[in-house]
Amino acid sequence: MSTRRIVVLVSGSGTNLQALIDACADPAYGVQIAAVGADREDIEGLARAERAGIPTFVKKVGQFTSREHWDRALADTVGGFEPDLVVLAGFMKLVGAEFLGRFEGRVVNTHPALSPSFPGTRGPADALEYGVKVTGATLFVVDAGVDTGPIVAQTVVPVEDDDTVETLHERIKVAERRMLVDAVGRLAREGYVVDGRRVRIG
Ligand SMILES: Nc1nc2c(c(=O)[nH]1)N[C@@H](CN(C=O)c1ccc(C(=O)N[C@@H](CCC(=O)O)C(=O)O)cc1)CN2
Ligand SMILES: NCC(=O)N[C@@H]1O[C@H](COP(=O)([O-])[O-])[C@@H](O)[C@H]1O
Repeated sequence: MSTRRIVVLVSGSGTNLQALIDACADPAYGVQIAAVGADREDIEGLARAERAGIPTFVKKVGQFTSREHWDRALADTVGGFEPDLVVLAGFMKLVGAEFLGRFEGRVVNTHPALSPSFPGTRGPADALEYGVKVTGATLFVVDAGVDTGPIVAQTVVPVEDDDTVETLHERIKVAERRMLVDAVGRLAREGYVVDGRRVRIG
């Protein structure tokens, strides 16, 4: 089977990206990271890609005259790497109609909460403030909503009484990285179909 190409988009430390970089070192994983993109400069996620010899690019919203122009430029740059799958791994920008039109059904995002709970940018904090006893991470196929796309995989972790946002998020990320590596590998190797709110792999 041919190696599937992915583009990974990040906005921060890139530990999920690093897990994918490490997994891709095994040819049996069947995935190649064609490029890593970001919405901001000088982040560890880009440094991780550079250390691994992976092409990188940055598209900052403020560089463009409108959000739509940014979205189109991002889609054009990502498309130039001819990905089979686009993985948003801590990418903190909502992609728009142009991007989704170009890659709809082929964009997945990992979120540090159990969807549909706690969408947005504060998943671990919202879970802690709500007082849930379990939380986790969700990998979903990205749609035009905010964290509303059909779910590919989820993983559950306990919330401890003495948790801070940081300790909880770190616990989530340990499980999240395993979920992401497993699910992205299966999506890439086995293929998948999105049928309404169901994602069927293989
Ligand atoms: N069309 C979509 N794009 C993205 C989604 C999605 O569900 N649909 N998920 C995000 C990742 N994410 C949560 O998992 C998320 C990231 C960022 C935001 C957000 O409100 N971003 C603001 C700016 C925030 C900032 O720059 O700090 C924005 O884009 O204007 C919500 C959810 C990835 N893309
Ligand atoms: N709503 C988007 C969001 O909160 N994404 C989260 O950002 C973290 C990035 O960590 P990383 O940069 O170490 O991979 C991850 O936990 C990811 O789920």
